[in-house]
Amino acid sequence: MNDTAVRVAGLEKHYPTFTLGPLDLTVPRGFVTGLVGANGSGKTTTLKSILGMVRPDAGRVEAPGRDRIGVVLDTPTYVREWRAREVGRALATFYPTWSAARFGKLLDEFGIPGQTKVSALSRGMGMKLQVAVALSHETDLLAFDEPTSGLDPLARSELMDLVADYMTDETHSVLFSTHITTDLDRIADYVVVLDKGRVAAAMPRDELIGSYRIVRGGADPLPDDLRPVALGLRSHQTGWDALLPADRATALGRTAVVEPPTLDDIVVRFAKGH
Ligand SMILES: Nc1ncnc2c1ncn2[C@@H]1O[C@H](COP(=O)(O)OP(=O)(O)OP(=O)(O)O)[C@@H](O)[C@H]1O
Repeated sequence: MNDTAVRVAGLEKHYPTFTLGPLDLTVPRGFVTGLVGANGSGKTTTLKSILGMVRPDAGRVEAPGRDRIGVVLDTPTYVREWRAREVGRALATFYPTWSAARFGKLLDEFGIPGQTKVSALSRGMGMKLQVAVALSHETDLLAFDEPTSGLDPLARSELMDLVADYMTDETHSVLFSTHITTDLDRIADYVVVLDKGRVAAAMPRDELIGSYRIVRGGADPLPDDLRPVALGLRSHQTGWDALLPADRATALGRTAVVEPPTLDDIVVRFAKGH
C-alpha cells in the first residue's frame, strides 16, 4: 500500500502581495500531520491547493479524490439558508458512501438542532456541523483548516478525541492546519512549519522539538559565531534569548539557561528569522 496520503511537489501560487512556494511536502499515511505557521504564512492556501479549491500556478498535487476527503474549513461553505439536516440531504448526493444515520447521530451528539439554519449557527457550531459532515462518509483523509479556533476548551478536547478515534484505522490520515500549537502537542506525529510561503521545517514532531533549544543568556552577549544560526534573537535589559540548533546550544550550558522549546517557540522564532 502507498505510504503517502498527499504529495505536493513544486507547488506555487502567486497573489499580488504573497507568493506560496515553490513548496514540496508529504502527508504520510496513517499519521496526523500538523501544518503550522504565523498568520499569513500560507497555511490556508496550501490546504485549499491540496483540496483543489485554489488553482496552483505551478506544481503537482497527488491527493485522494474529493469524495474521499473530509473537509473542515474555518468558515462553512454551505448555503446559509439551509437547515442543518438539509445540509446532510444535499451533500449525500456528492458522497457515494454517505451515511444519513451517522450524520443524524453526530448532530445529536454535537447538540446541533436539525432545524437550525446554517446562518444562525455560532462559529463553534458551524465547525461542528462540518465535522459531522466530514465523519458521515468514508474518507482516507481529514483535512482541517484551523478547526479549533472557534471552539471552547471542552469542544477542542472532544474534537481531539474524534481525531484520535478516526486514527484507529491505520489507513486514515489527517492534515491539520492550526496556529493553536498546543492542539498538536496531543495529536500530531509530524509537523510542517510554514514561514512566508515556504516550508521552514518538516519532520516528526518530537524530532523537531529535539532539534532546537531556547537559550536565555545574561550579561554576556550571544557569541558572534552563533549569531548566524540564532533564530528570533531578542535583547532586553537583563540579557537576551533566542532559538538555537540543539547541537550548538549545548556549548552555552554554563553561561546561559538552555531549555527545550515548545512548538509555539519554534513557529514564533522561525517567523522572526535570523
Ligand atoms: N484570494 C486571494 N487573493 C489575494 N491574496 C490572497 C488570497 N488568498 C490569500 N491571499 C494572501 O495570501 C497570504 C497567505 O494567506 P493564507 O490564508 O494562506 O495564510 P494563513 O497562513 O492561512 O493565514 P491565517 O493564519 O491568518 O489564516 C495572505 O497574505 C493573504 O492575504
